[in-house]
Amino acid sequence: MTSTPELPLRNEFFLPTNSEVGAHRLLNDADKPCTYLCGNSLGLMCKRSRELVEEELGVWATRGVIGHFDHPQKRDWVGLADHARPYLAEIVGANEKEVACMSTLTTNLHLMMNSFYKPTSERYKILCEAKAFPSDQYAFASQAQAHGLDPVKTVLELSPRPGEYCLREEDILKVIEQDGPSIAVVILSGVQYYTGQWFPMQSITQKAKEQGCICGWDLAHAVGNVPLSLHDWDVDFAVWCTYKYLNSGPGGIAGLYVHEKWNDSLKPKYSGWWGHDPLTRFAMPSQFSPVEGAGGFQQSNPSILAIASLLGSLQTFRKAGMMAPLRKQSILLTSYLEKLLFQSKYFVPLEEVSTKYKEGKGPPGFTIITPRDTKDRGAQLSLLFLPSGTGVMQQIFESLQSHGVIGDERQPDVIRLAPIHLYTNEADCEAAAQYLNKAFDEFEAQAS
Ligand SMILES: Cc1ncc(COP(=O)(O)O)c(C=O)c1O
Ligand SMILES: Nc1ccccc1C(=O)C[C@H](N)C(=O)O
Repeated sequence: MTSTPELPLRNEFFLPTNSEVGAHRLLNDADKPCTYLCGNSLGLMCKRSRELVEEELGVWATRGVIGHFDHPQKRDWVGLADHARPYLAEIVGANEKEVACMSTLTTNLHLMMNSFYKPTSERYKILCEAKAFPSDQYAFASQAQAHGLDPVKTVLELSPRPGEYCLREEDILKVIEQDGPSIAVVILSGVQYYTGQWFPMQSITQKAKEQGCICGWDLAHAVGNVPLSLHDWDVDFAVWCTYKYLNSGPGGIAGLYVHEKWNDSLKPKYSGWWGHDPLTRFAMPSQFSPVEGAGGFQQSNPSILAIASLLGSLQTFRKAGMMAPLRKQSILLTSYLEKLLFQSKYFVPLEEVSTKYKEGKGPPGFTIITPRDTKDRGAQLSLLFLPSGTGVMQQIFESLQSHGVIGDERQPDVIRLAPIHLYTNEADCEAAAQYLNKAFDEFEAQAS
């Protein structure tokens, strides 16, 4: 990957060391950074985030309630969420008024569904991908139930073809076309958490609109990972968390987007004082008068520490030039890791899996279920371990961890590895491939 200069931004992050993550087989390199490939689950902390959180703690310690309105760094807490909006708008491809920085992902998903999902006897289905992240599945089922509908008949799930792992664009579009008149909301994840597939968001949105459906997106794994143009694609609503690619810290504050075309006709259904016009908010009027756009959906005063942490990361994104250069770096890094994995003697091309592993038997190995085409994926590669259900994945996962390679396991058979454009380097990719091979060598030696 010699053509890619390492982004200097790695130094802007705290990289846990091998000893800190419990890499007990790397005692000689205990104080070196571990191989962190899990920013798709929890992004690392950037130095600016710690600085800003410490500043806010300082203001709280020295000013107490005064910090809401008179802040030494001009970040009055009453308006702090608005500081994040320009960055978020740019990252998701929207106008500032179309985004809000608030609450948490699943809560925002429910809020948006409450506003946009209005089932009728003809048009009532929720179209999503099969095996969506469980929180989304629970949300969709409970939304159906809240309207007195049977989730089994209401939630329509798109499954890959037999023997395949990812959805084909043509198949998704065909279902929307065929079932369009009965679909109320099309809501998929931008990037699928298990497979790492980046769905063709623009064409799905367009097809949904042609069919008169509402189109929303869960961008948990897409925001800060891949470039987005929600406004231009005519997406109705979107929700996301910020603790993955946006590095806001565990349980960080989330976001939502509502297309401005809804400003006149769609008013927040479950109002709270933070959605009220800030000019009169503290006059304590009894009548709710919402901020125009996504901001009107805010309910509570937000966590200042969570926003400060997010702002630190967003400022680091700005330093990197935002999504265009980061996406270039991401493509190079992920392709480099993929190339190294292809070179492994344990790698099995996806098309050979069904013949090589008949009836669940075959030599220990792995394949990659994430799409090969860079336009269909972000930073994540999902490695499927074979033969499935034999415990290979678990053993390899533990071995990787003992060598400081931090990915994550997703049952039943997947380990996800995500080189992150802001802080992963080539050496990380090389370490991951090297220790994966070593883990397999040891697994084989043990078995024989
Ligand atoms: C696609 C998706 N939806 C929902 C969630 C749940 O988010 P939260 O716990 O922040 O509500 C996650 C991650 O945890 C996710 O990846
Ligand atoms: N917030 C978490 C807290 C604990 C453990 C995992 C998470 C995740 O975010 C999981 C992630 N959504 C995933 O794609 O699997």
